[in-house]
Amino acid sequence: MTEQSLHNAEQYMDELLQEDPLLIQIKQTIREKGMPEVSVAPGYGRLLTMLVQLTRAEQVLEIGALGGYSGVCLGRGLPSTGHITSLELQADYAELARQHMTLAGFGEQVEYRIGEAIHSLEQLKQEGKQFDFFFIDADKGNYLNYLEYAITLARPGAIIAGDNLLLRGRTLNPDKNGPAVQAVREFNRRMVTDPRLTGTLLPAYDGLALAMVK
Ligand SMILES: C[S@@+](CC[C@H](N)C(=O)[O-])C[C@H]1O[C@@H](n2cnc3c(N)ncnc32)[C@H](O)[C@@H]1O
Repeated sequence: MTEQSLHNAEQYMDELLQEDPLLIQIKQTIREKGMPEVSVAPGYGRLLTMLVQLTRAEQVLEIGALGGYSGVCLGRGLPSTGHITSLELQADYAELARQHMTLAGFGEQVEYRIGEAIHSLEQLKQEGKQFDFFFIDADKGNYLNYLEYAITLARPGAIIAGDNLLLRGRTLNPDKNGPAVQAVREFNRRMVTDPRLTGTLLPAYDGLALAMVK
């Protein structure tokens, strides 16, 4: 497919998927506040909801909250007893995400840990926490570290999803070799070859890596 036809396919899917008013509002608030417009793609948001529901996940760990778009998608797949731990560097982003999670009815089911995700992950490990579902969507240079922590914190059968594995084409471009690109290439390789995982890569939008922990 050409770049134009890929764009058309995504536009077609987005029109069919029809984001609901809350998801539209989240994106609008992010825009109005001048925050980065990098919420998960609508089709993958829907996939997150499906996967959480399908796997009957109870404990979800999100790395990178932004304005709560993916948080709402994850929450929609959870049972009322389920819980999301969300790691976010910026306190104001986490606060906005919390507001949106509250509007969605998940305010009591989410906990935000502010600061470098790597520190929060070490803390979660020390606390002996375990999770059924991971959504990795923060600074790309740390993706390998996040993957190792996810495997350590995973219950058997847990799902790990990692967003933006194509880095808007940089992953495929041999002239691009910065630290984030190299980290994501190695992350992708491990997601599909690490013997502790069964994984695959979905190339739509900016790419989503998916793996199950054996
Ligand atoms: C792509 S956005 C997350 C989008 C969100 N998952 C969604 O789909 O709605 C990445 C987020 O990761 C956060 N972030 C970046 N570096 C981080 C770090 N070192 N530790 C924790 N969060 C970080 C950013 O502040 C930003 O909110």
